[in-house]
Amino acid sequence: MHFDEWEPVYRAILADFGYERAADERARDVLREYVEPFDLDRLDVSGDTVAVAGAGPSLTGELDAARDADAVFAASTAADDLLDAGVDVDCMVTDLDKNPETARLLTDRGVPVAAHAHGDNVPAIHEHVPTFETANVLGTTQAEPRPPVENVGGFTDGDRAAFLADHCGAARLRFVGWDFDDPTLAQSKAKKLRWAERLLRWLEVRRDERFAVLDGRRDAVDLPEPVRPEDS
Ligand SMILES: Nc1ncnc2c1ncn2[C@@H]1O[C@H](COP(=O)(O)OP(=O)(O)OP(=O)(O)O)[C@@H](O)[C@H]1O
Ligand SMILES: Nc1nc2c(c(=O)[nH]1)N=C(CO)CN2
Repeated sequence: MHFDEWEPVYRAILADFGYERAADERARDVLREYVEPFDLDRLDVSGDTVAVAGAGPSLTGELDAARDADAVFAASTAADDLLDAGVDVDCMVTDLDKNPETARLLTDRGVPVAAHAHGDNVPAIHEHVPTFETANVLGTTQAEPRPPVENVGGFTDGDRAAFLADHCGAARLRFVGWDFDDPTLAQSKAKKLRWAERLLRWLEVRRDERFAVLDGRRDAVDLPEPVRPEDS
């Protein structure tokens, strides 16, 4: 996805959460100091079924679906559960707030990690990104991209993993470890997950695909307002 398509939805997210765009841009510019250009062809998943792993409690029961996929893009702590179960991770997507040691381990092993900068994680960028093997770090932003920091769409770690897989040519996306109605989530986290759900709905429409994780939910999920058809 190009930033022109993402930007109206990004504006809606900023407005809903009260985030400052300038803060996201400052974070992006901090990350730029630590990362190198990353060749996205390294994540080429053309023709592949990609498992997009979220960090919900269902993940432990869905490991086989991840194992059977051609590639696995894992959000945040989902990477830990997968690695513990012996499932290879092809890319980890993180905003560095939970398990930077896993990101470091993966980059040391040559596995790409998409490290995200936003207005609320600047200290984590300074602390952790310089400790990673930078050749294996893809710097990302939700604001306007500035090389080498990229933006292929998405907001939470999990939906960014899906947008990245889409950008890299995935033929099919399979979602494991996604629990939209997880009652254990704090209100702020639940609100982020509602956005993740809207963004996945947008992605499936764009891709002309049906994500099973949205079955039974579509009637209650609005597309983000800026990309909602006028007659809906
Ligand atoms: N029930 C769930 N609990 C947590 N994450 C879930 C769940 N279902 C799906 N996910 C996806 O897995 C990802 C796990 O990442 P993580 O818990 O670190 O969240 P995050 O995006 O960094 O948000 P936060 O800033 O709230 O930590 C989420 O971003 C979300 O997209
Ligand atoms: N400014 C800002 N941006 C975000 C935040 C956040 O807490 N603040 N959390 C996210 C979830 O991964 C993604 N983006």
